[in-house]
Amino acid sequence: MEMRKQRTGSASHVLVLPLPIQGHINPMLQFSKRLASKGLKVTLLTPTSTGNSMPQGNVFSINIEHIFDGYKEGERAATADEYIERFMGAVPLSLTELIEKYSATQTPVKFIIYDSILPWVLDLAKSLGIEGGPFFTQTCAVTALYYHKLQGGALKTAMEEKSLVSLPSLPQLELNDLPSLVHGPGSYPGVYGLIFSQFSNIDEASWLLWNTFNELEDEIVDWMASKWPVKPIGPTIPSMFLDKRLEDDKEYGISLFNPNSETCMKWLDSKEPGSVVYVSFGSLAALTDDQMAELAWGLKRSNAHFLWVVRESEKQKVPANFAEETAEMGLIVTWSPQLEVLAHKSVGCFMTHCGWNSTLEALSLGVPMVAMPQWTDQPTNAKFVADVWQVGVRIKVGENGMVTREEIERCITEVMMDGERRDEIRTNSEKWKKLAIMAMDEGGSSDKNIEEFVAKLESKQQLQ
Ligand SMILES: O=c1ccn([C@@H]2O[C@H](COP(=O)(O)OP(=O)(O)O[C@H]3O[C@H](CO)[C@@H](O)[C@H](O)[C@H]3O)[C@@H](O)[C@H]2O)c(=O)[nH]1
Repeated sequence: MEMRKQRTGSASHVLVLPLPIQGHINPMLQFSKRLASKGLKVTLLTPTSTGNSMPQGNVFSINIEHIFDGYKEGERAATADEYIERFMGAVPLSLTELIEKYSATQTPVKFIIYDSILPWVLDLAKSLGIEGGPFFTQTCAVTALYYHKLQGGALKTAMEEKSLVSLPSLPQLELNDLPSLVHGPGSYPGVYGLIFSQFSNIDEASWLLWNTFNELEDEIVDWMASKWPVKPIGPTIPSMFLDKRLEDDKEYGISLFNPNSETCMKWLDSKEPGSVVYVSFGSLAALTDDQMAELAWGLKRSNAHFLWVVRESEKQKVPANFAEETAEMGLIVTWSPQLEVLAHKSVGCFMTHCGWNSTLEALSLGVPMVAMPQWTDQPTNAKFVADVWQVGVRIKVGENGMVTREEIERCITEVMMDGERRDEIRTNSEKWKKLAIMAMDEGGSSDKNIEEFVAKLESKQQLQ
């Protein structure tokens, strides 16, 4: 067990600013805890709109502080685009005030780690004499594809010709393996703008921190590192699920949703090992009514036990009689303690939208996947799950954009039922689990990068 390093009064102070969505808060919070365990003072900024769902003050060895994002405590935006607009209007000023407040203390801010889709933070930091670096919550491969999209070239040609995509250090890709926003903004112009802004000042950043690990994406990490100071520091999963060096790091600890923990765990305890399909589409995805119905009946057809997360906002899409008809087989909850669920011996398979956190969590805990991607980076993650890491199967989408109940049944059966394919997937899952733990353990590739980052910050402090 690693001892937490003693923090002195003069420890370098790092600010961390994620976008307030669960899939961005979790990895940046976890990275903050790691930095604190290595002796840095870390302040994680959480927007006022998240209200009481975020703890404040000194928690998990870091400091958590509200920052005004244009919304009163607990006030919610109507749409993502509206939120982005108001956030952009308010946060630059709130952040400047916060940095100035700290500059008059014993622990002025030395470095700002910002969500990679908020690159303007770097310009602001530099104008105040502070260095900074983006934190990427998506894979290196996905970021490389966004980069190629901006460059035009081979990706543009392949998209025009509707041919296979061949790019340096990436596997050959079909058009439906690309991140959805590469095809255009669709009805998300705000999100599209944020995604492609990631490169606006990337050459100015002194560190590019990444929630991935070298072994997982070695070729593309090397290719990206030939252009920028890329540092994989993941998987950013609570230590007790990985290297177990930080005894009190057992859960993320901040949730915008209320998990039905006891219900989930009791129900899982009552099931046979490896018999349950855990189904979750993360914090944002919204399936159509028809797709939800197909998913529901597909789960029933699979004959496996299922634990299905259907967020409150999606509940009305579940067919009316479904819960009663399947009461013997399944449990539907509005949010789960996902890591605990994935670590439970009864879970044999994770049916996922392939959000990057969910994918990395399953990979790190050795849980085989059925990949049913929806948008943004998820199709590319699904491609890697099925064909590169080979830790699951990817669902085939029909001509009309729908996934049928038969296809859902087929994929679950392939991953869960006895057979060669299941055994291959299980063996690969075990392999990646070991590699993920090694990357974060003492001397592992990500651990070394974190140590190097901390040493750089501390040495700068001494030089002054
Ligand atoms: O019942 C649940 C469901 C999810 N989670 C957690 O919530 C997070 C969800 O993150 P993720 O799997 O990445 O999905 P999204 O919430 O959809 O994340 C957004 O952000 C990710 C990181 O950029 C992207 O990869 C996704 O495509 C994007 O939708 C994970 O840590 C899960 O463990 C729970 O704790 N309980």
